[in-house]
Amino acid sequence: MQEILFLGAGNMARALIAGLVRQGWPATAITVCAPHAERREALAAAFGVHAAPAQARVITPGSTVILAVKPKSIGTVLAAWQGSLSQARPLLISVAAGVPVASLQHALGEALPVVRTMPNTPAQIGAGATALFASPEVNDEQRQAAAAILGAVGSIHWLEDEGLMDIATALSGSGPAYVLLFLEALEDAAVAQGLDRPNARALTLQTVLGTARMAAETGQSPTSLRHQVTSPGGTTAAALAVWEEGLRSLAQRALTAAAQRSRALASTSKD
Ligand SMILES: NC(=O)C1=CN([C@@H]2O[C@H](COP(=O)(O)OP(=O)(O)OC[C@H]3O[C@@H](n4cnc5c(N)ncnc54)[C@H](O)[C@@H]3O)[C@@H](O)[C@H]2O)C=CC1
Ligand SMILES: O=C(O)[C@@H]1CCC=N1
Repeated sequence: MQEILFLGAGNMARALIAGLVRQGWPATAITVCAPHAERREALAAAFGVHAAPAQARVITPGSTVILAVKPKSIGTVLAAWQGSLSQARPLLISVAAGVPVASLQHALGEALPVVRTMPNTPAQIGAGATALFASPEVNDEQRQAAAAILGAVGSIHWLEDEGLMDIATALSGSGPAYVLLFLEALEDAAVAQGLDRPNARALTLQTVLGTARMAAETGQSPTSLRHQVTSPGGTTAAALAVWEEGLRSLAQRALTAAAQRSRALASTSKD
């Protein structure tokens, strides 16, 4: 199994490591490097991976480096690792929102092979969704390596146009937060109308889970499945009339705002 070096020990590194180890990736083939001892040691304790202070490790040729720091930290981190990266020429997988391949290669001072990705946090239970874009320097073997790593923690979706990464980020990278906000809003609305919190949470969760599974497993379109729930003049129609007052335009505005922010994050990585 190939060696993976994570630069960064935050939420996304944790989700990917949890997912990889859960899916059987050997923990001893994974190392986490980050300046905050508490965070990297917590990952070592939770998953059995190696932890090391930033730059304490040399990069092994043939390994994969996963860049999992905030866009604004990228310049500093890549500058610090430039020597070892240039020597070992590993496959670099970036999970940073908004940061184009060209900016990463500019910060590296050379065109190393880069796979820019946008995973999401359900990766921690093997249910992630990741959009990927490969720079021209990435060979077939490296493409397969990236697919094996991200594919171990969920579904993978290659994009041929890097410009589409911003909308993929807005959809699936940030998407879990939208679904969670929806869960919160439904649960709170039921509680406000008298249902107890444990039942409200359990009914909400199973409704969203069951519906997503039904859509995935039947292969029927969301529109067709929705019509099956909606009796003319019934309860669903009454609620849908309210949702239709704003949900679709809110979805447009929310994804536009996230994609714009993704584009803007590119400039913070140059600070
Ligand atoms: N949280 C999410 O749902 C997703 C996040 N991402 C991307 O993942 C990246 C990380 O995000 P989060 O994990 O949420 O942030 P976070 O703030 O939880 O983690 C950032 C980590 O970077 C580390 N770090 C800072 N300076 C460093 C250095 N010099 N060397 C090594 N490590 C250093 C810190 O230890 C920290 O643990 C971001 O670029 C974000 O756009 C992508 C997809 C989803
Ligand atoms: O909020 C963010 O910027 C990151 C990228 C996608 C999900 N979280």
